[in-house]
Amino acid sequence: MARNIGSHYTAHRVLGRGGAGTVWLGEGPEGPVAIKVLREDLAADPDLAERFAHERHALLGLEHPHIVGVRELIIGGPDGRDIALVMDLVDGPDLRAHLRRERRLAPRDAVAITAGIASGLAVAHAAGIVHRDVKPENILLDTSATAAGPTALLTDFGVAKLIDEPRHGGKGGVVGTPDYLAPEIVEGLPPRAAVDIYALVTVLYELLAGFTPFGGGHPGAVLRRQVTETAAELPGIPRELWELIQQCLAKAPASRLRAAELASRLRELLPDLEGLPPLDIGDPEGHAEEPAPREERPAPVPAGAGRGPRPAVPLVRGAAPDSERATHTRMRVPDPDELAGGAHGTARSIRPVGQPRAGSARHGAAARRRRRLAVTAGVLAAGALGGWLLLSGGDGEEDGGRQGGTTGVESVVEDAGGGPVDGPADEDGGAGLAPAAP
Ligand SMILES: Nc1ncnc2c1ncn2[C@@H]1O[C@H](COP(=O)(O)OP(=O)(O)OP(=O)(O)O)[C@@H](O)[C@H]1O
Repeated sequence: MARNIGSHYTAHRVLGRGGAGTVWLGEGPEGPVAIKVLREDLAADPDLAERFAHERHALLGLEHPHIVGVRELIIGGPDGRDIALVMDLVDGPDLRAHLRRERRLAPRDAVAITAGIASGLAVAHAAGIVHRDVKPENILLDTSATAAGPTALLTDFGVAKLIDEPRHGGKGGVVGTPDYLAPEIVEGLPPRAAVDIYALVTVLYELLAGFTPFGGGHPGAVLRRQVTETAAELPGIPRELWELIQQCLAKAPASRLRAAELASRLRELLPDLEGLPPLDIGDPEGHAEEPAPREERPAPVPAGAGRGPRPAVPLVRGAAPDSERATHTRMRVPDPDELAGGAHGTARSIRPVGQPRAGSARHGAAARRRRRLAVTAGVLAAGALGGWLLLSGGDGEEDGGRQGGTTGVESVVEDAGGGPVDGPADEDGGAGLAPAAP
C-alpha cells in the first residue's frame, strides 16, 4: 500500500528490510527513488531526530560514483514521527545476495568491487565521515551500468553512527556486525576511519573465500577471534593480494592502509588477476565446533538463505519473519581478563579442496587431542562472551521490546571516551586515522 513520505515522496512497495528500518521503492519529483524509513522506535527518539537534522549537510553532501547518493532527509512525516532517507535507486542486488548465488567470486571481481568501495570510503573519510557498518548487505550492485560489470555502491552512510551516538546519561553503544567489527571496537576504543578498512577487507576476504576470517559459531566467540586471532591464509591466493589483506586486517589500526591507498593498490593488482577462477578451497574448519550455549543459539537461518557454510551468523533472537538478515549486535566491551580468557587457539584452518580434513584418521590422535582442547577453550570463552551479551540485556532487551522483533540482538558498548565517537576521519592522519605503516 502506498504511503506518503514528507510532502514530495510516495513509497510504493517494500524493497527490503534491515536492522534500522525498511527500504521502499518510491517516487519523487525527480522520478523513482529508494526511501529508507527508520524503525518507529528509532524515529520516536527525539535525540535521534536531532542528530539526523544535525548531520543533514554531511549526509546530503557525500557524492561519489561508489556511494549511494542521499537526496533528501525527511524528519516528520504525516504523524510527525518518520525519519526517512531518500536515496538514489540502485538497480541490482546487494552484495550479500550476489555472494549467496555465487558462493565465491573470481579474484578480479572481488578486488574490483573492493577497490571501488575503498575509493568511496576515501572521499567519506576525507570529509570526516566514518561508515562504521561496512558489510555485504550495505554494498549494492548496480547492474544497469556498463559492460565492464556491475558498479558497487556503498549505502547506509552515517546511519550506524547516528543510531549509535551516546545517549543522555553518558551511555553509548556500538551498532555493528561481529564478523566485520575491528578489534579496537571490541576493545572499546572509539571507531575511527581504520575500522572501515578492516571491515571492507573482511568483505574482500569473504568474497574470495565464501566465509569471513573470524566468523562462525557464537557471536561472543567471533568477537574474541577479532581480537586474538590471525586470519588463515587462503590457499592459492596471489601473494601480493594476500599481503594487502593481511596488512588491512592488522589488529593495530595504525598498521592498516588508508582508503585511498587501498583503492589504488587494489587497482594495480587487477591486470594480474584477470582470468583467474574463484579460489578452489574447502570449508573452514574449527569454528563450527564452537557451539553456542543452548539458550543463546542464533535463530535458524531461513531455508534457502544460503548454501554451504555461512559463518556470518545473524545475531537474531525473535527476528521478524520477513527479516532474514538482521545482523546488528549491541555489545558491552569485554575487560582485558575476559578477553585473555578466550585467547586459546581456536584458529581455523582452511584446506585446499581434495586435501584430507584435519582431525581425520590420517591426522592421528595427537591432532584430535589438540583440537579437543582448543574446542573446550573456545566453548568456555564463547560462554563468557555470551554472558556479556546477556549482561547487556538491560539495554538490549529494552531495545528488543521496542523493536517489535525487527532486528537482531543489539549491543551496548560503554563509550570509552564518553564523547562523540567518530572524530575526525581525514586522510591526514588526524585523530580519525593514524598514518599507515610503510
Ligand atoms: N538505494 C537503494 N536502492 C535499491 N535497493 C536498496 C537501496 N537501499 C537498500 N536497498 C535494498 O533494501 C534492502 C534493505 O536495505 P537496508 O539498508 O535496510 O538493509 P541492511 O543493510 O541489512 O540494513 P541495516 O544495515 O540497517 O541492518 C537491501 O536488501 C537492499 O537490497
